[in-house]
Amino acid sequence: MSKSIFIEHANQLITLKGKSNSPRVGKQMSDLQIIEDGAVYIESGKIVEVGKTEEIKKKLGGKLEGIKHIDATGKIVTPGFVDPHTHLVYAGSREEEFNMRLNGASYMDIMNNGGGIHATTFMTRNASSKQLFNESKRRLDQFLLHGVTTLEAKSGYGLEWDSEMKQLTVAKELNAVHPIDIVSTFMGAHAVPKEYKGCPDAYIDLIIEEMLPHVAKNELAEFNDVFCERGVFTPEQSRRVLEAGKRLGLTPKIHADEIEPYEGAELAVEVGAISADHLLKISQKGIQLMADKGVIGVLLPGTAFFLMTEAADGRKMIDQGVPIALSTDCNPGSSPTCSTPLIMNLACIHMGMTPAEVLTATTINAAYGINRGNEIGSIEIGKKGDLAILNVPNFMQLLYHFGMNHTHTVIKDGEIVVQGGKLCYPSR
Ligand SMILES: N=CN[C@@H](CCC(=O)O)C(=O)O
Ligand SMILES: [Zn+2]
Repeated sequence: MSKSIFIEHANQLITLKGKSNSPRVGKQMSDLQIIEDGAVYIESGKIVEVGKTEEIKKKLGGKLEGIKHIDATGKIVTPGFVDPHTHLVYAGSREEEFNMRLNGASYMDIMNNGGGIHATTFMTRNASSKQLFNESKRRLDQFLLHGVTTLEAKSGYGLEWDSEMKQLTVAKELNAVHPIDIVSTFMGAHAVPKEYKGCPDAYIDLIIEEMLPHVAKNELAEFNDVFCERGVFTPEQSRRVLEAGKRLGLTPKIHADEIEPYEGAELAVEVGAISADHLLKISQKGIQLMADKGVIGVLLPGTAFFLMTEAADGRKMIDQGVPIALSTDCNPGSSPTCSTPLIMNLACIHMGMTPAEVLTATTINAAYGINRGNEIGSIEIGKKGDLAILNVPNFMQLLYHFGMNHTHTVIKDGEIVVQGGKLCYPSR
């Protein structure tokens, strides 16, 4: 078990301490609960004390002798970042498609001509588990270097029994050896595989009758996601998949209203999804329903940026009471990045979110987006010792100096895993 750590003299300790056990909405998203000259004491992987440095030192006295001290003078300390929407486990890359899009091709045209998700499916099906593990581990290391300590990872590049299970098994293996905690989502309904072209309902039957029961029985995932989009899966087909998963104990998530308005947000509310993600084309009714039911909107500004489309209206959704989280959407087609700080910056510039809202959306609200709001996402007594120490004197500078990685130290479960901007976790 990890030893004790005392972090002291943080210029700003961004605690995000909450007043309730629910995601932050509206003005609550701007309340970071900052402690100046802050300190955190971690023991056995958990946060034990949080407060002003002198007060904590006085309280703990001799207990602090001989333990690891980290001087955070001139830096800020935040909860480890949480990414609630990634397609972490895949093989290969799609830089030629980027070039095609720069020359005018659309994302959906490329997909309908056998590229896009189908191209990655081809490469993922043909990759060995070892190759998938190694390629995905490199991305996980990048996430860790950018301050991420927990992320969600979806399947959805197998689109057949063996390859979907291969992706989920690799995610499980990575979770066992890598410092980042991985929370798995089954997304067999990411695209209609080419073998089922023209008969998507037969593929939905396969998902419902064979894949979902196996995933649930073997505890390979806790969430179930679907790409509800015109030309992919209809709201009716999406509903069938999400309801079937629910009966087996898998919590619904949904890729909703990304390219066209398609009543995805409305479906998310109807099936009781924990989140609806993308939402570039959400309807006013969808916003209202999500706000009323507290369904988390996971917004992905890197995807809009990379696809060169207008980003989701985060400002409007926050103002109307939707709890908002942010994510990289890390995937090889529409957002090939592991940089949470870049996503934060894009959310300010393209979604009208403030730096404080962005911090809430990448920590506590992101944690609620994967049902971990009681364990991570804020610096509070009893939560996991997951922290990022960033080399900026105040949180505004984190967003102001854009395109840079300010992550200096990362602490996961009370252990230092990144130091001086370099990985230092022991290999398991
Ligand atoms: N929109 C659907 N799925 C992914 C993209 C997958 C891909 O292009 O490979 C997303 O969330 O952006
Ligand atoms: Zn996605």
